[in-house]
Amino acid sequence: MSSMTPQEIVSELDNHIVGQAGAKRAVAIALRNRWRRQQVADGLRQEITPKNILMIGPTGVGKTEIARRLARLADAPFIKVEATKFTEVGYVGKDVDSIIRDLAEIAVKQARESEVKKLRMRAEDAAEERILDVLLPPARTGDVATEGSNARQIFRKKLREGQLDDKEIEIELLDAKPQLEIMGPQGMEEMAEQLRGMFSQMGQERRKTRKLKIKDALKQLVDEEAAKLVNEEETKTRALSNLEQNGIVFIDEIDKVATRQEASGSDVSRQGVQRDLLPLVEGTTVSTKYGMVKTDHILFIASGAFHLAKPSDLIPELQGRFPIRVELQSLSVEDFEAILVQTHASLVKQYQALLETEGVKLEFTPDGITRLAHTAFTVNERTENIGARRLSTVMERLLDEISFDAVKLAGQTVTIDATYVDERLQLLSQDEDLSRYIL
Ligand SMILES: Nc1ncnc2c1ncn2[C@@H]1O[C@H](COP(=O)(O)OP(=O)(O)OP(=O)(O)O)[C@@H](O)[C@H]1O
Repeated sequence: MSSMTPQEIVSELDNHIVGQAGAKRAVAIALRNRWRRQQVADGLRQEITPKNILMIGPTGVGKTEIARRLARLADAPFIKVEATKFTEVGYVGKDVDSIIRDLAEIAVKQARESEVKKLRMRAEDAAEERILDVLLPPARTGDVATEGSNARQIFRKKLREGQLDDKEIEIELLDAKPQLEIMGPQGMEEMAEQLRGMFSQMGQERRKTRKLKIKDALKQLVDEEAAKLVNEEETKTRALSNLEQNGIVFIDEIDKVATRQEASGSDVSRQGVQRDLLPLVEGTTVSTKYGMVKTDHILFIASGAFHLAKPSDLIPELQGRFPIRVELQSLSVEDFEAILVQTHASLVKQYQALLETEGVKLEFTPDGITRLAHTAFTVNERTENIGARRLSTVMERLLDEISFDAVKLAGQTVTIDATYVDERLQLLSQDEDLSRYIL
């Protein structure tokens, strides 16, 4: 559980997301409230439920990114779903409980990975021993023990120094179990889930002898040994409790299922989705293949552009469950500039790092950045506003030639200034049809 203060959380988020102060503030408070809740006495603690958040803003302005970064900060299991992917029970489509089942899968994977990380050293030692066993089969009775162990020391040293990396050995490895795909009938996902669980436990472990280079064998053995060391039951329990206390569900496009008029056809099913979502948000128990999951304390963040529908078009019960409303602003040219250069892993830094691997130094002048931001902004205005996502398509186009010719450019510095940007992008950005296809 993260004990960061709201100020610390916002300042961490600032490293990745430009602007959107209101939304950052809201999620920071929500995260801190979880920590506060843990400090409250037991009886009252159960009564305190999260204040879910509704993010309102156009596409590509950072709604998902804020939620995702928050989850990463808190080491919280996180899932993003689109409300439109679900249909009312009884219709063809996914049922909403699958959100929690998928999140359980994510939580368990996350818990297992963190466990494996902790056990890595022990797994590495065990893997090393297994390689040594192959290189120097364990001494049989009657052999001179010390001689054997001396040789083992020598080989161990060589192994650690990487001297044996390319030597091939034959080693017994666990054979990956074939994945069984079980498609359940509509509304019976739970049954299919249980069947899958049963089948995956059936059958003996199969081992297979494979010939591999030592460095590759080591990698696989470390994974195998780590998996053996992980206490599956404990990991599962911890994962589910982490999910219940810290999980975050991000529901995108909630506005697309917002309609209150009693109508026929798709409207009925849209309202049905809201009705189905309600118990999850209010707190219910969902059966997953790892066990029952209570959703009472999961934080829900819903988001949508709300161009046509309004939050007040959601069914009243759902409106009440998303008491915190935050609006995210459209991004300006200045925001685009900041996104290009100021964020931690900004696009500019990413491309510079990629090309540096080829010995090409990429330099952006301030006027180059401004022009690039302008171009992205104009294309958004002329065609479709996809927010900051436009920066990726424009950047890719801008650097297309350099990326292709990087090998030839090794040792050189390429400077991207306003003229360079104009030469590559001006024609494209001014032609609406071309922009629609290329940028
Ligand atoms: N304010 C911002 N600062 C930095 N990067 C941003 C910002 N807004 C968007 N981005 C980048 O643009 C991309 C898309 O943003 P994001 O997924 O958050 O969109 P969104 O607002 O959730 O839209 P949608 O509702 O369509 O999913 C991400 O890669 C993100 O890094």
